[in-house]
Amino acid sequence: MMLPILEIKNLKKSFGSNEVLKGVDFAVYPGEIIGYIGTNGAGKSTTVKMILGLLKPDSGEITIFGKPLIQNETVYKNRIGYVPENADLYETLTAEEYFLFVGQLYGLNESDIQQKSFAMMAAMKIESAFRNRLSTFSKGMRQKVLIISSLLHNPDILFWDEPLNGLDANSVLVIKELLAQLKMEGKTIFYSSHIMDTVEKLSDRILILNNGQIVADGPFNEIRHEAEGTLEDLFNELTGFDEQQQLAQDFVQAMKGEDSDA
Ligand SMILES: Nc1ncnc2c1ncn2[C@@H]1O[C@H](COP(=O)(O)OP(=O)(O)OP(=O)(O)O)[C@@H](O)[C@H]1O
Repeated sequence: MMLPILEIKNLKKSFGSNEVLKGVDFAVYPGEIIGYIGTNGAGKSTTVKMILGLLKPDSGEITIFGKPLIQNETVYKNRIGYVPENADLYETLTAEEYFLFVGQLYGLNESDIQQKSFAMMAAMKIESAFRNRLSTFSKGMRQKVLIISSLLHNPDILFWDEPLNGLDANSVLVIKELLAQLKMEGKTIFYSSHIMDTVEKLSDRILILNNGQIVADGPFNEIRHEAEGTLEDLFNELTGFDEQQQLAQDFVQAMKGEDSDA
C-alpha cells in the first residue's frame, strides 16, 4: 500500500484556555486533493501552521515525506508550497521584485524566476501589473500573487488556506482547473475553503474539523452516507448549525438596540 505523504496523529493545540485541537488524526496520500473544512475558528489554519513548522503543537505527531517534522526541517520546505490565509505582502516591492525575493529563497535563478512568474501572471491575466507595486494591487490580484509564489519552485505538496479568497468567478474557474491539472502532475493538494460546492466537487477526500476533532473523513459520496443533501447540508448538520434565523434576528434586534428577549 502507498505510504502517506503526510500523517497527523493525535495533534493537540490550545491557546490559553481555548482548546482548539483536541486530538486530530488524518493521513494524506500522494496525488490526493484534500478539502479541509470547519467553521470559523475551528482550527484549520492552526493545523496547517503546525504542519509547516510555523507553530508548535502541544502534543501529537506530524510525519511529512515519511519523516517526523522536526528532522525534516531544513530540506522539506523546498517541497512545499504555501498560500497563507492572510499574508503581508511587501507593499513597496513590485510583483517582479517580490517573485525574485521569494524565488531566490528557494534557490531559483533570476532569469528563471522572471520568465516563470511573468508567464504565470499572464495565465492569470495580470501580467500588465508585473512591474507595478504590490500596494496598488486589488484583493484578487494579491491572491493570485500568493498562488504564483507558492508554485514558483514547483513543490510536491501544496497547502492552500482559502485559495479562492477574493477571486472573481472566472478566476475561480481557472484555479479549479489548475488544481485538477496539478493533481495530474502528481501534486498533493491540501486546501481549506468555505465555498462548499467547490469543495464538494473538487476534493478527492473531505476532512471536516469540528470541536477540535475530525468528524468526517472520506470522499463526499462516502461521508454523506445515505443522505441526499449537499456538502453544505452535511456540514451544517455535523457542525450543529440550525439556528441561523434566530441568530440573524438577535443580530437585527441588537442593531436596533432592542432587548433580545423582548
Ligand atoms: N496566535 C494565536 N493566539 C491565540 N489564539 C489563537 C492564535 N491563533 C489562533 N488562535 C485561535 O485559535 C482558534 C482557531 O483559529 P484558526 O485561525 O486556526 O481557525 P480557522 O479554522 O482557520 O478559522 P477561519 O475559518 O475563520 O479562518 C480561534 O479561536 C483563534 O482565535
